[in-house]
Amino acid sequence: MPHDESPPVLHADGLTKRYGRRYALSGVMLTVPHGRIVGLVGPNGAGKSTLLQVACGLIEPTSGTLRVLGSRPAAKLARVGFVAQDTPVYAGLSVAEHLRLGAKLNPTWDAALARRRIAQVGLDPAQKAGRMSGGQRAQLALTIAAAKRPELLILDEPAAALDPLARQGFLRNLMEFVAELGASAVLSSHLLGDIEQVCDHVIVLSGGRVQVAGDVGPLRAAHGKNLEDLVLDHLGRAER
Ligand SMILES: Nc1ncnc2c1ncn2[C@@H]1O[C@H](COP(=O)(O)OP(=O)(O)OP(=O)(O)O)[C@@H](O)[C@H]1O
Repeated sequence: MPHDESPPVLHADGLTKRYGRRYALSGVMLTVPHGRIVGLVGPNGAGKSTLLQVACGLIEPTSGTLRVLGSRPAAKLARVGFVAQDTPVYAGLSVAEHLRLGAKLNPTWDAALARRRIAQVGLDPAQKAGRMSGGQRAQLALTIAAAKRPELLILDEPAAALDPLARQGFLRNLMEFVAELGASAVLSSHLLGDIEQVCDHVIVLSGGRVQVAGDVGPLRAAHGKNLEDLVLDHLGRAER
């Protein structure tokens, strides 16, 4: 369980990622305290997926550093659960087979948590992932990531494929889950309403740079605006 002396969940110092001449991230400075549900927002191409992929150790920065739970990302993979943008699951495997595979691959696997959650969200253990809806696949991917009992859950547009009702359920579930795990979570989304509903910390990225970042309560109080107006304001400013 994290305590007050825990290192920041994410700490970026001059984090830069360049593809050819294009900067996906440019000198990002960032500190995210533990225990937060963090919303990462910004327009298409802002660098959100790139930041999350660096955090998961999938890609290396061009320069600068990103510390995850106080260490280099690759050192903390067992303590980080990642759900990539397309909620990757194996089409030919059933729900139960996914859980068996997860148990084999992850030393910290919590089989009881996985089974309970599968029942809670109404997934049939015998059903193959290839025959499930986008929303059901998202729920399965989240369950697999969470059953590792990670300290940090990273989700790249986790609810994008879901209809509004399914999204509500998914986000409510995510909040309960993060609380139960005593974890932190970072999720990217284009849906500011979703971010407002579940996140207590926000990072606004645009053009590979952080436009504004911080706990939602103090940001709202300082700007006298709701989160949506605040984000749109900063994005508008970044474009000018
Ligand atoms: N593998 C790659 N090769 C070349 N350029 C890339 C690569 N990945 C990302 N980029 C570029 O880096 C920039 C940031 O992309 P990224 O996917 O991080 O944005 P994003 O904020 O996640 O966008 P979206 O909301 O559309 O998913 C974009 O200009 C993109 O074209």
